Amino acid sequence: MSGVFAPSSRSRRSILSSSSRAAPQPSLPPCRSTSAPLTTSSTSSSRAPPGRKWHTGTVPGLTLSHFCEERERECARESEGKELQRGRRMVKAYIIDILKRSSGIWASELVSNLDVFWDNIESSLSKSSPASYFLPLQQFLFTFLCKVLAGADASRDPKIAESGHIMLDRWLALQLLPITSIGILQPLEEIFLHSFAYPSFLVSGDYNNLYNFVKQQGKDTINRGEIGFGLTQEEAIHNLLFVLGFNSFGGFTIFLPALFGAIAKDPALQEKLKKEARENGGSTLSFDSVKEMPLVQSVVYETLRMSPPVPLQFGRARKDFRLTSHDSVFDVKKGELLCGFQKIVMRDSLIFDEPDLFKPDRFTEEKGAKLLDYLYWSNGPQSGSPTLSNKQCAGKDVVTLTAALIVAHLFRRYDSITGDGGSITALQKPK
Ligand code: HEM
Repeated sequence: MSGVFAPSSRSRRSILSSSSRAAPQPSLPPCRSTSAPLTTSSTSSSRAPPGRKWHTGTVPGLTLSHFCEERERECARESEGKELQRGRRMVKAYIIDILKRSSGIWASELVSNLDVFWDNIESSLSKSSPASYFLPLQQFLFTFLCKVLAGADASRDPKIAESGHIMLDRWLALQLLPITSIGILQPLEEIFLHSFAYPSFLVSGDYNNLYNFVKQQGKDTINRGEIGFGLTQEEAIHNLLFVLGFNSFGGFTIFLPALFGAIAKDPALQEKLKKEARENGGSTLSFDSVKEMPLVQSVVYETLRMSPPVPLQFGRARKDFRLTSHDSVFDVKKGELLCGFQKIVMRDSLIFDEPDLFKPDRFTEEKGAKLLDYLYWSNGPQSGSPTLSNKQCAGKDVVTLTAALIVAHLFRRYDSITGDGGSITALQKPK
């Protein structure tokens, strides 16, 4: 967590979970093998921030040997933390490499899989209306993401082609259930659903099927993880599956219905999107095409602002730093836990006019471009870049470009869409 949130005073209570007003703790002394009672030196007060005092005197019940043990434990935690950090960076570098390598096929794979998706919806609509698009959308996402991220063709494994997305759903549900609010009678939900982690054997069959599929069909991508990034085969497969299933499949499964819902309810907006998508971007859709479609992009950004798919982030401060908001400065101490809640941050009335209103063109033109500094859905500003030393989503650009391409493709194929965030009642083809 690197201070990516600059909350307004209105929102700061929900952003910072540990107050800077908490009494500072004495720093740990170097290890010494003595059991003399622990006293914190008054000289350390010279290191206290202005206006603050360190505690002085004996800390009840603690001796230096207690403190040495605690220091050793902290050293162990720190070295374990460093090891984890190294691993995290390695995996992020691997994922960024995958995204670079797949950029050549991303748009064409997207378009061809979208055609299959819309053909399915049309066929469902011809039988009955409304047509729920949740499962066809997931099937499309699964096939598409396997190809562009793992280089794996789902159609080569009939069981996976048919139900790979359902296997992912079950695997995700088991991980998310302990933290998902489903609104049944409290305290039953807390007691029976949120009090323990579910045993992994419940989904190990699904996980193993997906694991073996990626191992068989994604050999080149796995090799790249082993040779280029020093991962073991198991680490490469597991992390690839995690990014594919949790980050990408899970993220788009939440985001795209919100995007379709926002568009479907506004016929006037659809007219404008149709015009822009057909008049710009050349005959074949690519990432460059959507860069010529500012309204399409703005609608994508506005959906992410109003309905961020992953609204909560937690992080522990790696060092002391100051976090500033519009009118306050907070001292954050190393080790403190911070929580960022995007739904408040991205509705800051000092930044966004009428923050609770969905304004499709909010992010267009020069004024709109400046607002990208405050669009945080990816755990960092939309104007920033994911790197190995920050925690911003590695898929930040590919997510918004993919969503914009989906909108452009929709309005090249149809004149209008009627429905909501869960189902489609009509698709009007150009006459
Ligand atoms: C709509 C889709 C997506 C959403 C909403 C989303 C959102 C996020 C968010 C909020 C985080 C920060 C999580 C945290 O630290 O608490 C994150 C991290 C990450 N995302 Fe995404 N993501 C999406 C798609 C993708 C895609 C397509 C990829 C890559 C193929 C990806 C790769 C990653 C990685 C590797 C991280 C970890 C970054 C780090 O810890 O440094 N995400 N994502």
